[in-house]
Amino acid sequence: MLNIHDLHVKIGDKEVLKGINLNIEDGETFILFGPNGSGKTSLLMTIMGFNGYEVTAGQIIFRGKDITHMPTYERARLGIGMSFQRPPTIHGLKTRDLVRLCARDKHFDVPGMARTVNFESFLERDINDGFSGGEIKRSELLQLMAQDPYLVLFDEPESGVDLENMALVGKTARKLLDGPLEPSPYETMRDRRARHITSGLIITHTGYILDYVNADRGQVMYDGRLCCDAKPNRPRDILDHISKYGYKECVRCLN
Ligand SMILES: Nc1ncnc2c1ncn2[C@@H]1O[C@H](COP(=O)(O)OP(=O)(O)OP(=O)(O)O)[C@@H](O)[C@H]1O
Repeated sequence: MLNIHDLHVKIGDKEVLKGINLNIEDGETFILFGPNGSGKTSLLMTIMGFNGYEVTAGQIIFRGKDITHMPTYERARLGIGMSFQRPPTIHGLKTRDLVRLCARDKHFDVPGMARTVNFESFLERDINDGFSGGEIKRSELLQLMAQDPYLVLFDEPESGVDLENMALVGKTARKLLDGPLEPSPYETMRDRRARHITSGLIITHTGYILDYVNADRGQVMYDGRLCCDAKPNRPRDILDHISKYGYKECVRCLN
């Protein structure tokens, strides 16, 4: 799904990513940990192709296509979607209209899907205008459901979300990644995931999202580099390790 080779990125004069190598397989959910300012958001913003993130070396391949220098709208069209940590307010653009834009020419039952994330009463409001932390996340999830991307980038899905909303955010994220959850006597979890090839790249500090999604692998970003590639690199184990020993311990793997 996603192959990143030796990616170096600058913001202005500052090198924020210093040789990232990362492969995410079809249907795989990858978790990114790391201290504040280590470059996690920069990686997601670079994959999405936002201005200000200058790729000075390396390559990003998505579903076999080199997207390293492709504009953001083309990446979205190819099937990359992102939920932001702090998305901007857009005055003059109603939530309903943005959700329709995300769905492009597909039929998408906007009110019906909004109901699944308790968001029907927000559809006529301008995007993120006065939304609370939890409302922003639900709005982002609704846009992602409409887009239905192959690769979903989640930047701290827990941020600003209370525990009740966390369950809703977590279950919806899982549905986006694994497909509808209706149990079927004919299909195992493994079969369903093989059929539903959506992949995820999720940044988390707290790890709450791990209670909901099926996280396959993880790594730690430290000072613009990926490290702590211990095997097996199970996200839960990495989180426990960070809680016990701190991020600095991860740097040992770089030496
Ligand atoms: N627009 C910008 N101008 C200058 N420096 C920037 C800009 N955006 C990010 N940076 C710097 O890039 C580095 C990486 O930031 P980034 O947001 O990617 O970190 P992060 O790991 O996502 O942090 P956090 O966990 O706090 O969200 C930081 O030192 C940050 O100050």
